[in-house]
Amino acid sequence: MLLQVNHLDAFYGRLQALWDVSVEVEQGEIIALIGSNGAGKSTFLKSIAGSIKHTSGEILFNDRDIRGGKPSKIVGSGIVMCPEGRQVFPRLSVRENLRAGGYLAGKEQVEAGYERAYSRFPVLKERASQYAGTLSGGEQQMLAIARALMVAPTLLMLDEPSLGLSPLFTEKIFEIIADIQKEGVTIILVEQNAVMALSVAHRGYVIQNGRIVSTDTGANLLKNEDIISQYLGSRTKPAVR
Ligand SMILES: Nc1ncnc2c1ncn2[C@@H]1O[C@H](COP(=O)(O)OP(=O)(O)OP(=O)(O)O)[C@@H](O)[C@H]1O
Repeated sequence: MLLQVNHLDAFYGRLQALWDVSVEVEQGEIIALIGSNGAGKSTFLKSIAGSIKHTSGEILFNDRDIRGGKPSKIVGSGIVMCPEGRQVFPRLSVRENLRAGGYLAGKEQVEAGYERAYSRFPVLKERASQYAGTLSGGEQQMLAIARALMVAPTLLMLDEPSLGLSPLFTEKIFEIIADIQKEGVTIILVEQNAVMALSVAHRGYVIQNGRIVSTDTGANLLKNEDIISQYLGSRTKPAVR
C-alpha cells in the first residue's frame, strides 16, 4: 500500500473537521474523494500535506508515519498537493512559478522539470515569460499542475482541479490527469464534479460531515442510487420544460 490513512481525526482549534477517516491508496491508482461543500475534502488533503497540525491517527506513506511532519519534508518524501483555486504566483512569470515548484530540487532536476512541463503543456512554453496572473483560468490550472509535478512526485493530490473551468477545459484537465496516472504517478482527486472524478477514478470515497460514508470502485459509485441522488443528481434529473 502506498498510502494508508488510519482513523484520522483533524481539528481547527476546538472544531473537529475529520472523524475517524480511513483511506487506502495503492501505487498507481486514481482515488476520488467526493462530498458536498464543507464535508472535509480539503482538510483531508491538507492533513496529509502537513499543513494541518492538529490531527490524530496514522498517515502511513510507504509504511512510515508522516503525520505531523513538516510540509517541506512531506514534499521531499514524494507527496505534492495542488491546492484549490490554483494559487499560482500572479506576479511571477510562468517559468518562475515552475522554478518555485522545484525549489526543493537540484538545478538539474529543475531543468528536466521545465522540459517535462513544456512538452506536456506546450502553451506554457509559449507563455514562459508571461506573468502567471495574466493567463486564462484553464492555463493557470495547467501551470498549477505543472508546478506540482516539478519535483516528480510519487503521489499527486489535486484539490478541485476543474473549479471554474469551462466544460471543454474541464475535459482537457481530466485527460491530463489520466495521462499523469499512466506515467506512474498515483493521484488523489478531490472534486465537486463527481461524475468526471468517478469516471477516471479506480476507486472513490464519499465523505459527509467529516466522515467516510461510502467507498467502492468509481464505476460502482456511479451506479449507486444513493450517491446518484445526493451527488450526481443533475445527471439523472430529466430536463424541466
Ligand atoms: N481554517 C479553518 N478554520 C476553521 N474551520 C475551518 C477551516 N478550514 C475549514 N474549516 C471547516 O472545516 C470543515 C471542512 O472544510 P473543508 O474545507 O475541508 O471542506 P471541503 O469538503 O473541502 O469543502 P469545499 O468543497 O467547500 O472546499 C468545514 O466545516 C469548514 O468550515
